[in-house]
Amino acid sequence: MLKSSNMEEYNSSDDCSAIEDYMIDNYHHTSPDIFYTATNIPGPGANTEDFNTQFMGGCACKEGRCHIENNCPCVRKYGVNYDKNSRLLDSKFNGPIVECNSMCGCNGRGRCGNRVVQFGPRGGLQVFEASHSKGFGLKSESILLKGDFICEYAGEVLNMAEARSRAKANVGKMNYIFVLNEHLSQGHVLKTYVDPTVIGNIGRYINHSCQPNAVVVPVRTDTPVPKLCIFALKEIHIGEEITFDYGGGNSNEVCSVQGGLMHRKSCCCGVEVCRKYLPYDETLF
Ligand SMILES: C[S@@+](CC[C@H](N)C(=O)[O-])C[C@H]1O[C@@H](n2cnc3c(N)ncnc32)[C@H](O)[C@@H]1O
Repeated sequence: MLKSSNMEEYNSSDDCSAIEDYMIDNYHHTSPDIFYTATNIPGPGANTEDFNTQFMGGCACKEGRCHIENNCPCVRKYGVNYDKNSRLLDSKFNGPIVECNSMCGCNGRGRCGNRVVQFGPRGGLQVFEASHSKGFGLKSESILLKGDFICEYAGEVLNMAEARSRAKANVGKMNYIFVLNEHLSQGHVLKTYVDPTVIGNIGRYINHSCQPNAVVVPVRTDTPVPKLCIFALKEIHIGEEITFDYGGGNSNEVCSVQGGLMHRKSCCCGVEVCRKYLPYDETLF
């Protein structure tokens, strides 16, 4: 249903940082009403400065894997994120993660152990018609192992007012808006609203399950704007539907906007421990 490349479509935003220059994303939408973006772009109300600000300086590592044993300053500051096969470490499933960036000396695929999500989604992802009236879903034509990066959940970044207005206007329809809640010190919560309803990437097709096989982890590369990155929580077989918990599961860091309390949507994930309703973020209603 998806495939083939059309890079012009993806590089349409001048606001995306230099790091996306070598991101490869060969997917596109079949519906002419939906526009593809490989990564988050500023939407109404977003702080555009955040998209043009460098999150941190770079390391001077010229080669090697930017691992702790190589004394990479990025890794020293934010910890080791991935194993030697670029799989997310168990200790990092709750995030947040910071990868090396375009200011670092270790530029380039395969030369740095601290870069994964910035190279784009995994190949072989397929949109298909999911069961139980869930609409479309996403599956993979190759086996995925625990910690494998699947894709970003990318779209327009909104402020709260715009997210709220869109969520309210959308009650009763499929909802794509996600709220990332990052818990900072002193009880502060940093909220990021991502809406791939009209401008989004391949991640927008992933359905919810109360017993998911994938999880969303916030990752920063060049800018302070977090990417909602989806990683395999366990082995995912060929053709098995990829799902994550819209309520964030254990980490409780993401939540989708599903209809508000009065219009809660029934969950059709079909697992024994199903919570019967899709999770939702009450702050938007
Ligand atoms: C982010 S979209 C997922 C992709 C969507 N299925 C599509 O066809 O484009 C979220 C919407 O999918 C549907 N959905 C996702 N998971 C579901 C589930 N477990 N049970 C019922 N509907 C689900 C709901 O309508 C929800 O608002």
